[in-house]
Amino acid sequence: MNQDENVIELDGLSKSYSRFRLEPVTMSFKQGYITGLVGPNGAGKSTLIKLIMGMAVPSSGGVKIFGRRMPERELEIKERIGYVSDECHYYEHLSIGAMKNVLAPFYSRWDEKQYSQLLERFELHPKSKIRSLSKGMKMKLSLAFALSHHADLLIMDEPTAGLDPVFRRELLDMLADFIQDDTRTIIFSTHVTTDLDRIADYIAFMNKGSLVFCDSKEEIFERYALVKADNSLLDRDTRGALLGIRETSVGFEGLSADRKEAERLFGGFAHIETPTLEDIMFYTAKGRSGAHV
Ligand SMILES: Nc1ncnc2c1ncn2[C@@H]1O[C@H](COP(=O)(O)OP(=O)(O)OP(=O)(O)O)[C@@H](O)[C@H]1O
Repeated sequence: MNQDENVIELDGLSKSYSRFRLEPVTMSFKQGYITGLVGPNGAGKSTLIKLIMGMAVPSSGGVKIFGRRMPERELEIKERIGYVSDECHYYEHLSIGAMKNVLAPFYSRWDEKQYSQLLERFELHPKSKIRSLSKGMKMKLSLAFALSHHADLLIMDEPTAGLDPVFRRELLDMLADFIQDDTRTIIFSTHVTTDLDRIADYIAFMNKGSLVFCDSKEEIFERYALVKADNSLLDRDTRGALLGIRETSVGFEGLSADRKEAERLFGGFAHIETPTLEDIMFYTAKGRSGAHV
């Protein structure tokens, strides 16, 4: 598989729950890159990851990983995936060592030396019972398992949740190391846009059950604009050109998904800046009705 080949291909993947629908998602994840999946609470990030991992049954559509179809080729596909989640999927009554003995035989490339080094680095003891671990320690254990079988693909649901700021940064550095070998690929979900600023190449943004975009960070920052100006510039046309608006008594701030159009409309009467990922998430989630402060 060459770089720029698709490691994961989603074709109209959707899921309906009684009170939530993930609208059909068609997208691909390229080999050699880190994609961050971001969006507000309840946007559907975990649902999408569970569908990719075969942990939930899609209502429609399909998933291909490494060019092979899920769930038919699940076992051989999963051998090459390191999966990390903020939900604990291990047997709580077992010790770390006993859980490792259950998991390791599933991986032909299990690396005992690497695993021992990671346990030591994460200050985890093989004799500790899983139920006695804190949330952050469980996350570290999940990472140790995921990074000990020479996975080609890491899929992580909120891997930085429950981690202190020091380890959080260490984890991001470890992920940057992992991706150095550009045959590898990482997908992770997060609420924390600074995690993405630091390491993501691509950003997939989800809102209310839909994938809003999946583009490279550069493309996103070129396309979006944050407009700051006097309230007198707000009329039907200008409001219509903004995805989200926040008005105050002194002026407004709004997000445009088309920088050129924003420059044409607001010209020299507004400050036009490059938004942060957090701005994009905030205004897209809030919409035009916006926040009045
Ligand atoms: N098994 C399920 N049965 C019914 N509804 C579900 C189930 N799993 C998820 N949902 C619903 O799907 C919606 C999306 O949840 P999901 O966990 O995918 O969001 P998320 O973007 O990961 O959110 P967060 O950032 O809060 O973790 C929520 O409204 C949730 O209640």
